[in-house]
Amino acid sequence: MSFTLDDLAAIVSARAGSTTEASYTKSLLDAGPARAAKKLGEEAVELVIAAMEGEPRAIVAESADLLYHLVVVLQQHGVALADVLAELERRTARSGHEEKASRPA
Ligand SMILES: N=c1c2ncn([C@@H]3O[C@H](COP(=O)(O)OP(=O)(O)OP(=O)(O)O)[C@@H](O)[C@H]3O)c2ncn1[C@@H]1O[C@H](COP(=O)(O)O)[C@@H](O)[C@H]1O
Repeated sequence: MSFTLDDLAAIVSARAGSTTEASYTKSLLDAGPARAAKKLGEEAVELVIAAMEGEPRAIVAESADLLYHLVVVLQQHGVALADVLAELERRTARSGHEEKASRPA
């Protein structure tokens, strides 16, 4: 499995500029920031419910919905996924966990 959030962000970015294909992503972006933010909130609540019920398959499905809608909201506001990851990296460095968090080469 090699699909990454970067791959998803690239697809969402391409859909944002698309004028030809029928696309849920495009329609969500065109509906404006409030619509995408509301969907993100709904997906977060659905993940909370799945987590409270403790059903792993539902948690996977709702996590996927949440990550997708997060990427859409980032795209809508021109925020790069790399900036979010850089923020996480800064926090990791600050907490002194950079060695544990570093991946093998
Ligand atoms: N990962 C996703 C993804 N996850 C969820 N969804 C869509 O998110 C929508 C909302 O999900 P809900 O369960 O809330 O459904 P709903 O209640 O009927 O939706 P609403 O009426 O509330 O909007 C559904 O239409 C799902 O298909 C996604 N749509 C697209 N992607 C990715 O985006 C790419 C481009 O998709 P299109 O923009 O459709 O071409 C796809 O190849 C995927 O990689």
